Amino acid sequence: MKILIKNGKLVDPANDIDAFYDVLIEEDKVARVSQDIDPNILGEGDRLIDAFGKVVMPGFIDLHVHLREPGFEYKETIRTGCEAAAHGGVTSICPMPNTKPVIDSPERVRNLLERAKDAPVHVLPIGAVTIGQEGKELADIEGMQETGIVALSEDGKSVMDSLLFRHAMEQAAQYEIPMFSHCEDKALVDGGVMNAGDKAEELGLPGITNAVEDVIVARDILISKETGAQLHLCHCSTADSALLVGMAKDQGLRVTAEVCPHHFTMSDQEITEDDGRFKMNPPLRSPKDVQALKDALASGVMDVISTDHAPHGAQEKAQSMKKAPFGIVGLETSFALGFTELVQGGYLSLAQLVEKMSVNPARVLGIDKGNLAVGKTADLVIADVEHEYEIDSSSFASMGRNTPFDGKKVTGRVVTTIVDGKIVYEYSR
Ligand SMILES: NC(=O)N[C@@H](CC(=O)O)C(=O)O
Ligand SMILES: [Zn+2]
Ligand SMILES: [Zn+2]
Repeated sequence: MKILIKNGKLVDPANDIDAFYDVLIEEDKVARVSQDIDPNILGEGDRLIDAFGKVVMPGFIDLHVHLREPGFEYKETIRTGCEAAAHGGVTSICPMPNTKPVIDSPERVRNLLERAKDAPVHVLPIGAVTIGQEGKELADIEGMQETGIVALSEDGKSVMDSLLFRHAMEQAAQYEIPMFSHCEDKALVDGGVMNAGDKAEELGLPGITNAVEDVIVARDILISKETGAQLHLCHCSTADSALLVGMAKDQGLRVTAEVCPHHFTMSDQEITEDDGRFKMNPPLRSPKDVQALKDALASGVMDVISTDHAPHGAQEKAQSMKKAPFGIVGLETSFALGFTELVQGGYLSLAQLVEKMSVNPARVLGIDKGNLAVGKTADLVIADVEHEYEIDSSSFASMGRNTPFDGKKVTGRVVTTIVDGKIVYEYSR
């Protein structure tokens, strides 16, 4: 089968393209990229997409997603999570291992891959660092790598035993597998549920200081420096995280870092009430931190935008922040928030946004994606960047509706998502 995408603006920064090009897809590959491809080459069963007024980009790669299967299917299943990805223009996702059971062995990686084999988007699993994420004994890192994990992560917490973490980093270096670090000093959290500061005081809620994150960011960078392991820092939320990542890069270390849309879109000052929808880890920070993250994305210190899509049940989130679980959904709002806050906000060009959402994530993983040259896999997304609308969580494909952005006015609508040359999502008004 062929798909011809005509009249769109192709934004393919891996090939330095930002211009009007038609794209022909044959089977699962990009077959031609050229200024005017004749639709008469199409036959029965082929598809012509008129992308006039739209942008055509490599599919987004989300390095940080929580699918709740196995174990928490009432929050999300592999199917619904992958459909949410398709709705968001995300063609590959890396699910974190904090399921029940934890993805901490080759058998469990195999089981996850088996469950995901008919999923509408690519599922690239991440293996836990320690058995059961208990922080006591290293998981079978080599075995999981042979079975197909793309990274290691203890996401949900940090490996607090620094020596054990160092041993994990030695293996990460040996088997050439990136370590995705969730940075949170467990003791320093001290029962905090939102950013420490005036707002937490006003709401009478216990605070999480910036150092909770920053001390582990510093530790992990230093351990990466000594072991040579590739380190990717998850959901950076503070000004000092950005400063430390910048220092690591100045030293030429193998360190990359991600920012989530909520952390560059909303500050703790916008938390209007004690509502579980505003609760995630790390928390919404001060306006000064938000500004520092936007600047770090613009300067290139921050490499990647990932969502940390973390669905939870409606009831568990409809509680005080003291009780609700940490996490918000993100797959279906990330492109619009990135476009609205960063492109319209003047921090990034659209091509740079595509770098953060597709090209750089592929580089972190060392995979041949995020690139629409002839012969590459046809994973792509078409979006209408003129379309203004209000975010409506009731329209989400995700089972999780836990977002603080319901009703927010944004610009940028994903209209078509193609994975392996197959249309997996089309927007219908
Ligand atoms: N980010 C969150 O607030 N929650 C994540 C865990 C995590 O990413 O640390 C979850 O699994 O719910
Ligand atoms: Zn985390
Ligand atoms: Zn996470």
